[in-house]
Formats: sequence, structure tokens, C-alpha cells
Amino acid sequence: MNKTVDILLTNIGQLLLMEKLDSPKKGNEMQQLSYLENAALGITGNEISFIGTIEEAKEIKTNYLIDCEGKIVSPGLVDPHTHVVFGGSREHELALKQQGVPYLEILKQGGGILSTVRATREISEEDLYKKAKFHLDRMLSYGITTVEGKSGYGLDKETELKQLRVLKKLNQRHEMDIVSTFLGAHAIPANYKENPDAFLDEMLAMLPQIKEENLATYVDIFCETGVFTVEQSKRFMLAAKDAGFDVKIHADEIDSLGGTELAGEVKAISAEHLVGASDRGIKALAEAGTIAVLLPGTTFYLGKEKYARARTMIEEGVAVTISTDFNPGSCVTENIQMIMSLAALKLKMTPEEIWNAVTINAAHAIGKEDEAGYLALGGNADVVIWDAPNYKYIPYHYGVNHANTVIKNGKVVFERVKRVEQISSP
Ligand SMILES: N=CN[C@@H](CCC(=O)O)C(=O)O
Ligand SMILES: [Zn+2]
Repeated sequence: MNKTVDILLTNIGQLLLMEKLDSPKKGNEMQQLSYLENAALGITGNEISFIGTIEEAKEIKTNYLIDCEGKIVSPGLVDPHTHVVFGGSREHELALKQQGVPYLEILKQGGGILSTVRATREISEEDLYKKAKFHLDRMLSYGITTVEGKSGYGLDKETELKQLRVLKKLNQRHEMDIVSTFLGAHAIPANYKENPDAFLDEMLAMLPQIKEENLATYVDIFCETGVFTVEQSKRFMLAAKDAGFDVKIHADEIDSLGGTELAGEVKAISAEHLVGASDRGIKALAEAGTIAVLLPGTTFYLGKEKYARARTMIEEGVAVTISTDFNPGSCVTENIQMIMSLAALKLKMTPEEIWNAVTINAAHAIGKEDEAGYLALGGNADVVIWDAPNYKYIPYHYGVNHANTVIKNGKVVFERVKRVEQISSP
């Protein structure tokens, strides 16, 4: 063999090999995780051009050799649910939370999401861009190379479009691949308090323009007490489907209203949160092939005891993924590795299920399965070198950043200034 590659990663302890699949992993399939030990990986342009053993790699020429020091290498992670574009911040709500004021009560009093709406209306498009870029840079440093981002802090045409334009520009200019979701139905603005249906009509009227300008792939709605009912959500989702969009739903996050059943009924691509999902709802997701996007960081941050029933979902054959839900109110972290730990501790997911959740299943939840969430010959070179000796180590050692080097489309986009020396017994 006389091969040359642009970048060669050698001395890899465990190289996670995820295949490109036509559908997400469900049930027992989520337990399957293949890896190659003592491996090497070559990158040419933006593609993976070699996968083999360290021995085989000795024949390969390169100008850019990375010694992975026996650590693990995985595909870039995919975060399928974020609210990354927003104005302001809500640290003042922490004290309210400590006093026991519930999340939906803060919203009812005009705070919460509505407080971020005010800040997002006020901020200029340029500053909104800079602010979102800051958070995306941080996500990249945690090993996320593909992300979904939602609007929903405008609740009026001008600001919703401003958020979606920021996401589009970031997708064009930032290293991160971004999938946009229109979440105009995120809360009821004060001027529509008495007439939420008219507000939904106003948001639906935006869909042709959003389609025309290619501003979003998905349409989402927050189905919750004090926000939109199941009936309103159904009408909204069906209308969005008629307008040519795949749909998502924030369902049964705080109260069990039946949004999970609705997600199955309308064949949503994914249903999010699902903390209060009923048995019937879980079965409906399995039958419809709707992906469950679980957000344990939100349950943690809202100080709740009850987490989504990931084990039941997996047993019932639902494809499960997890996400940061990064947003300024209910989950203020870009650290998906922390979410992997919460998935282990609170959702009782196994390390294998967690790795499938943050790669292949997450990619399917945002329609990126052809480009992201797998690691195979000929695939996109989105790769992370971790400061960890094996894949089980990352959910285990929580709260810190284990990503050492992040490669996106064949380019090193993040590298720790000081490489952490991997000691044999960490
Ligand atoms: N629950 C609705 N939306 C977000 C929170 C938004 C906010 O509090 O700003 C979520 O997914 O958790
Ligand atoms: Zn959300």
C-alpha cells in the first residue's frame, strides 16, 4: 500500500465505528456499538479515506500526524434540540426557582420565555449573530459538530425571521452544520392572550415565506398547560405539514396533556421532552417511528424528581436520542457530555445507548443521517479525539470537557491548548 492522506490519526485506543443507516436504532439495536481497538484513521479532503490498524497505517504517508495516545475517537456529536439564538439571559430567575416558583408560573407572570422574547426583539441582528456564535463555538469545543437550532423568541414576524436569518447565516459561515426549526408557536404573546388561535394563524401565515427563503426545515410547537392545547397543536402541526414541513413537538414536558400521542398520530419526525408521556403515547411513538428526543438536563435544571421513561421507550421499540436543549431558561448548558452523564444516571441508559443517541439517532431526528452521526469510509470527516481511555469513561466522569481535538469536514476546528496527558489509570 502506498497511500497518502491529509491527516492521519494513529494510536487510537478505541475507534467508534458507526454505520450509516436508513433508520435510527430502536430497542435492542441501541445496545449495539462497534469499535476497533489499536486503530488508525485517515482523512483526505473532507472525507474519511482510511480506517485500519496502527500496523496498517505505518504504510501511509501524511504531513499531519496526530498521535491519539491510546485515547478514544468518535464521530462528531449531533445535538438535535437547542434554542441557541436568543437575546439577554435569565439569571434573575434562579432566585425565583429557589423560592419554589414553578417554571410555568414564571411564564404566566410574563417572565420566562416571554422575558427572553423582549430581549430578542430588542437586540440587533448583528449582536444576535455574535451571541449565538459564541454559544456555537462553545458547543463545538464540547465535540458537537452538527446542531439543530430553533426560533421562538420573537413571537412576531419580524423577530422570528431575524432569528431564522441568524441561523441561516451561521450555517453558511460557521464550521458547525445547523438545521433550523421554526418555533413561532413557543408561547402566547401578551397581545394574543385571549386569542391564541389567531396567533397560531399569524405564525402559520409565515410558512410560505419561510419555505421560499429556505429559512427552516422543521416546524415545532410547545404543547403545554398555559401555552398551546393538544387540539391547537394538532391543527397547527397538520397545517405545517400541508405547507410542506416535517413537524416536531415539545410534548408532555411539565404536565401530561397527551402531546406524545399527538406526535405519533400526526407522524412527527420527533417528539421532545416526554417526561409525562403515557404508556399509550410511548406506543404511539413506536408505531409511528417518531424519534423521542429526551432532555434530562432540563429536568435536572428545573429541579424535578421525575425523568422521562427512557427504559420503557427503548423496551417498546422507540428510537431515543438525547440533547442539551440549550436555552436561557430551562437548561443553560452547551455541555452535551454532561447530558450524557445525566442520561446514564437519571434515564438509566447504557453507555452504548447513549453513544447511539448522540450520533446516529440524533442525526436522524434532524434529517442529517446522510452527513452526520456515523463514522465510516467515504463518510464526512467529522471526528472527535477525546481525552478518555474508552467510550464508557465519558458519561462516567461528569461535568468536565473531555474533547481534545474536534475535526469538522476534515479541518481541525478545536484543539486544546494544552493536551491533557492520559495516565494509565485515570
Ligand atoms: N419548554 C419550552 N421551551 C424550552 C425552554 C425555553 C425557555 O425557557 O426559554 C425548552 O425546550 O425547555
Ligand atoms: Zn426546547
